[in-house]
Amino acid sequence: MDSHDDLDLSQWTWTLGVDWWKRIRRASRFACWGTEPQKRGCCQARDEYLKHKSKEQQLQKLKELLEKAAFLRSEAEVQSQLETGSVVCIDTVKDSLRRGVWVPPRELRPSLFKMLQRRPGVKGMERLQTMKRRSAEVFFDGKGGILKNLDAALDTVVESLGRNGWVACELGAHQSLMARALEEAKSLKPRMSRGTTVIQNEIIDPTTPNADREDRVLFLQEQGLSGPSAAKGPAPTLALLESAIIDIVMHLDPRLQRSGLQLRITERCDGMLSNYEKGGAYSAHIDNADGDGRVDGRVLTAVLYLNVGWDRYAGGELAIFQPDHGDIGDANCNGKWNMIYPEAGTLVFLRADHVLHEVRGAHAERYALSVWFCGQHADYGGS
Ligand SMILES: O=C(O)CCC(=O)C(=O)O
Ligand SMILES: [Fe+2]
Repeated sequence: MDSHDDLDLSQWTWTLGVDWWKRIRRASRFACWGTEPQKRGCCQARDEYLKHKSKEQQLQKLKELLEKAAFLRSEAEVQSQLETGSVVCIDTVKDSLRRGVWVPPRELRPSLFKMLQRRPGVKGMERLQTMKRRSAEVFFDGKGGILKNLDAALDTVVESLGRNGWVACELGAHQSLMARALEEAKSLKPRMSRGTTVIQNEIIDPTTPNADREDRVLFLQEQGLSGPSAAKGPAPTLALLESAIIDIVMHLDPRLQRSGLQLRITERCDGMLSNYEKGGAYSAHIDNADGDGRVDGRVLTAVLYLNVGWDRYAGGELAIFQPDHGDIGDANCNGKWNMIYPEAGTLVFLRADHVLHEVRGAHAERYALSVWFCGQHADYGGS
């Protein structure tokens, strides 16, 4: 690399002060999935860092960067962010800390998935819609869920993601907690707004066929409903569930890296609460069919359903298409739709960049909490 390479960690540690070092080291696995101002702040600090030639100034800038990136203010705040799950990994911070030099974020290179563009055409989709539908297995249902069977469940999730691209599990949260979460979700309904479709980081005009969704959504962090203050807010249970999902994915990460998928989770998106009113649906789509326009695009979708006492005749299933043979874009593709009822506590993981799925028209109000995770496949040039 360049002259920044000779910044040595011990000096840097000394400059930051022991306390800072301890704090940052603890937070180094975790950094806020930045809001826009935070991200801008990081970029400014990085640019400043690169501009300055004196070590002292560079270190000061690096410190500023890390403060912003890791969103560090006080020990208590970091602790509470770790506990609430409002902070997650960002590789840049990790690498900077490890090496004691500023490691710039990877460029926003266009994702290779862009080339895959796996959406079937209209005719192809009509054909796929005629394929068989069957009920999906929900793992660990009636067995205490993921929470009671953590190791086995993590293995199952990774194995199923590798083999099928998706998996449904029972979370294992107490039904009274799910009932509270549902009440909170209902109370937030007036704050929800129409869901948007994003292609290559651009919001698509909601009237185009590409944006064929009828949900209303709310982003938790954006609305101040996750993170340290969430416990005193109107939706503490949703914040807790969001952090449980994030925690599970943090545990999945090393396993996903070691698995055949060789997938590394690097960021998470803000938790999204969704509501479908009676009749609402979301037509078949891949969440991230175009790489989100960047290398660390969304790779994993987690959806937790909140509907206590869901009537199975009310529709609203999540239908996931799984090819038996061929790819969804192929003219001779065959496969099955796996139907998952949106029952409270069912947690679905699917590969955001691969898996075709849809929400079937619901005849009752339907609530879900989704979190997307970004990352890189090893063969994407990620280290
Ligand atoms: O709520 C669901 O079941 C899934 C919704 C979905 O596919 C999405 O928001 O991308
Ligand atoms: Fe989706």
